[in-house]
Amino acid sequence: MSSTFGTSFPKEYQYGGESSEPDSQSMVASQKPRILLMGLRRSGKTSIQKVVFHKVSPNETLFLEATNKIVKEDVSNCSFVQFQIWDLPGSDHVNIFDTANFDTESIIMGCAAIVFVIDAQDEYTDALAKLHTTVSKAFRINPDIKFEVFIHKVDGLSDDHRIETQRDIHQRANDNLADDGLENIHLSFSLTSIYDHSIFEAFSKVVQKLIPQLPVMENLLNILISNSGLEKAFLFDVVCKIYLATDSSAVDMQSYELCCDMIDVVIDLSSIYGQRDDAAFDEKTRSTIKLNNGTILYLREVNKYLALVCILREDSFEKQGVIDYNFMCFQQAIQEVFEVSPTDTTKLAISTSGDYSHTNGSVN
Ligand SMILES: Nc1nc2c(ncn2[C@@H]2O[C@H](COP(=O)(O)OP(=O)(O)OP(=O)(O)O)[C@@H](O)[C@H]2O)c(=O)[nH]1
Repeated sequence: MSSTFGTSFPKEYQYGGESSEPDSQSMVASQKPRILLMGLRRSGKTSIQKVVFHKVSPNETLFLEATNKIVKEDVSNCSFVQFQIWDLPGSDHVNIFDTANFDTESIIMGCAAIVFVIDAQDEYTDALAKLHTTVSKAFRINPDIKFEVFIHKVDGLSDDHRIETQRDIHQRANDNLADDGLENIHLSFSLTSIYDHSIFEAFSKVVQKLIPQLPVMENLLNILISNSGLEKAFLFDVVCKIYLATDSSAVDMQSYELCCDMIDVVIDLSSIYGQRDDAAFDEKTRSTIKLNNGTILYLREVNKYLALVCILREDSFEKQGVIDYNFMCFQQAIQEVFEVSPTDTTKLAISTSGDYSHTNGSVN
């Protein structure tokens, strides 16, 4: 990846730009935002990590051994987004709030988000109690942490049961916080399963909250779709199939699944027929898939790790030249976004939306 990405970022939110020096690499690794995966035993934490970040198929997780120590994984080596995931054992023997054995303060201070996994197929009273202690203790140390609750394994529940479970968990978790006077803590809830795309979607939302440039990227995608006749556009991290941004229209699961599947198809085909051995995905990657309902899926590479995947009607694709031109402007704007310091908001706004609206204005 080009080293231009990540040069001007605050250290805790670095992207791309891997260092070749082992020492500085480990230093940077320790400063990367950290996502802690927590929850009771066998709630599905390791499975989630394996499926999302290691392309392990869900069935292969059936016989995973219990995690008995903290497993730290650096996601940045294979992906555009740089962060660490810590998979914490569900057993009570490893408790990061046990200050005699852990440097709790520094673990929690370096943590950007806690993903708390609850097994929805099991009785969850104990899980809610552990969620409550985790959230209240972590919040006291670091009030900036984002708390994400994955109501997991919902593949085994009927639609009605899912809604009821989510409502019940939401209510009880928030009541517990209110009882302790902690109603200002915000918990986000997602229904997830490793057997469909919901886990990728939920993780996308977790990662998006760690990206300070998200509003700018969303705005760029809004401008792109409105000037190119697109219905929906996602900016994907192709390695882990999480989307880093989308336009502001609602995400429907079916569109998201189609776009994820397209990435798989393109990567599989280019690894078989592509000319380069080192990367299935390169700067010339583009693909169009026509569906039999008059919809087109259009994929363009933005850089080695990012792809834009759009959904549009067949008749809008007649203006492919406009779409391609607008894509070029979008690609350039995205590069500029990641070259500009996010603290310098004036410069960020001028250098992205300014250039972009000008170039789009001339071709639509
Ligand atoms: N049905 C279903 N089973 C799942 C899902 N996710 C994980 N599992 C299963 O749940 C079991 C436990 O998963 P693990 O990933 O080992 O759970 P863990 O939370 O890491 O467990 P510890 O290491 O003991 O803390 C495995 O048999 C998984 O196949 C899911 O979305 N649906």
